[in-house]
Amino acid sequence: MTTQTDGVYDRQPLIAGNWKMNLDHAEGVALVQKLAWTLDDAKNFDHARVQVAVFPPATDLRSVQTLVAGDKLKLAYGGQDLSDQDSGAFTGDISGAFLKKLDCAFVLVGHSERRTIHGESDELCARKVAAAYRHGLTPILCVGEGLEVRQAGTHVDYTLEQLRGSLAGVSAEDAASLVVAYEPVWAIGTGEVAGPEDAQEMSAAIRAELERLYGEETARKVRILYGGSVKAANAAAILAERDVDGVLVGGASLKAEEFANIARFEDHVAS
Ligand SMILES: O=C(CO)COP(=O)(O)O
Repeated sequence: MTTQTDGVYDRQPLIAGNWKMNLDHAEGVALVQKLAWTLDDAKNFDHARVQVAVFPPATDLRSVQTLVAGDKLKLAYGGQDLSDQDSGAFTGDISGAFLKKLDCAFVLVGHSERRTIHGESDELCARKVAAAYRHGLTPILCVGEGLEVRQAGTHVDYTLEQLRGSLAGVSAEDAASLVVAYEPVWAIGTGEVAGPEDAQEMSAAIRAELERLYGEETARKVRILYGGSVKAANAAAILAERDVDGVLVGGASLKAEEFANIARFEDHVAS
């Protein structure tokens, strides 16, 4: 991340917790409460400086909304997926309109678990990104290569291809608010974390591609996150990289203390 001379970040860091299919609504409310208390107790934590967001299962969102609104918590939240359609006969799918109604700020699109388990293509992801913008949600578009691609050394080409395909039809105006999450599949839930220089290499390549697609001014505004076995112990080094503007955390976001410590990465840099 780059800071300006007055110590303000160029792009606001985003610390995002993807709960995946964990925690029912009662457990989810307890975790959000504990997370909010923990961050409040950390006297020097400034929500205006670092944005914190959680991505609970869809069945938790109404309860999270009630808690966040009722207690005026400064936490953002979003859905883990959305339909490319707005309404109709799409059993089991969730409209972006419904997420917006629950005051979601964000929605994940194209997480590798959606791409591999549910066979989501770049074309479908592009339609989901469009649906997110249609409903006033900020998409967090996930891209990243598997182990074989990484071993073949073609990870940058592969990931940029996914990026281009999943952004087909997105305007420069919309792209300015986009968030991209680089999540190498081989680092997800494996304990195997990409090195800070790997995260930087890909983030820089993604930003350069965004610049080609949308121009320099837009590319400079896009936040790029790294995801894959992020913990408090490795977050600060990854976040120190120039083009990495945040992290998308799976397992470690299920523990309030650990996730709060990731959000407080600046304290770890200082210590
Ligand atoms: O997929 C992820 C976040 O979306 C990463 O998961 P882990 O942090 O559990 O590796």
